[in-house]
Amino acid sequence: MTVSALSADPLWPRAGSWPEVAGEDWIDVVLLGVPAFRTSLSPTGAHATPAAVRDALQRYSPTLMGPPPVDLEQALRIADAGDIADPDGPDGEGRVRERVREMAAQAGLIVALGGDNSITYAVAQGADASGLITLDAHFDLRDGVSNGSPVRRLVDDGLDPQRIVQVGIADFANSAAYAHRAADLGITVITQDDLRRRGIADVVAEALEVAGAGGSEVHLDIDVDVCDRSVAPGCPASVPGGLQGWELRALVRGVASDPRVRSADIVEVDATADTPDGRTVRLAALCVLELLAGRATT
Ligand SMILES: N=CN[C@@H](CCC(=O)O)C(=O)O
Repeated sequence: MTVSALSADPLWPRAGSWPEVAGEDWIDVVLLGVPAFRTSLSPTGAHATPAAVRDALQRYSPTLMGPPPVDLEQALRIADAGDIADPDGPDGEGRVRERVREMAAQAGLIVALGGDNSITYAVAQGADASGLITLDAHFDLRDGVSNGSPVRRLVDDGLDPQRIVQVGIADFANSAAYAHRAADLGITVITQDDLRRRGIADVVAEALEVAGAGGSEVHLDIDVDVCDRSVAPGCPASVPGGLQGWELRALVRGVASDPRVRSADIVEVDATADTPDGRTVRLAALCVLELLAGRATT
């Protein structure tokens, strides 16, 4: 059955197809496509992903089960700001920063749909974030400009490493050099083993306390490659043994329920390599809905 056939039931509304941003009225959540892909270390078709996620949203309802059930599209004002054209490179990053800055004045939460993980740099800067939480298997502290370096670039530009929390760092997916770099900077690192031992609620509480200290704006970077490769085959760098889909979704909802979280990105999904059944794009779409769910419960 196609998504359009599923949409035929008037008693079963589908998520997505949100109106364009028009005028200057306040918006609770705005979607913004940032299809960067040119500096990815692994070749990727991540520029195809914003459109694919918008399509995949139609598979789901915007409804939390409660009880009572809550239609998030009734509870929140949601808009779609379209895609940033050619967001790679210094000019592209400038456009991302500028658009996110404009949206931050009008929206409670900006959801940037990547694209590869390089977008975290410009989106967090545009949102004027002074705290950062990453849900990611990798440190992203590499030298140079790529999907493996946004956290190092943010720190180089003045983001306080004491306000950075990295959740889901995986064994066999990072080097000792970058683990030492994170430790030397004073970044709070919560590995996948730590997460499993401590539980999601405890980790979310610490992440928000550290990143949100002082009541400042927090950016949430959702790199779907933190998930198990069976869950996220469309992420070039996902690892067998990673998080389950429900774990990522619970982390996203928990973090997004804090009003200090004003921006988020969903990255590293290559919609063109998402075999066998588009499950990574579906998970990314569910992360969008989890961000809405979190926002509705702030
Ligand atoms: N956020 C992802 N970072 C990975 C990217 C690797 C890849 O593209 O294969 C990293 O730095 O290792």
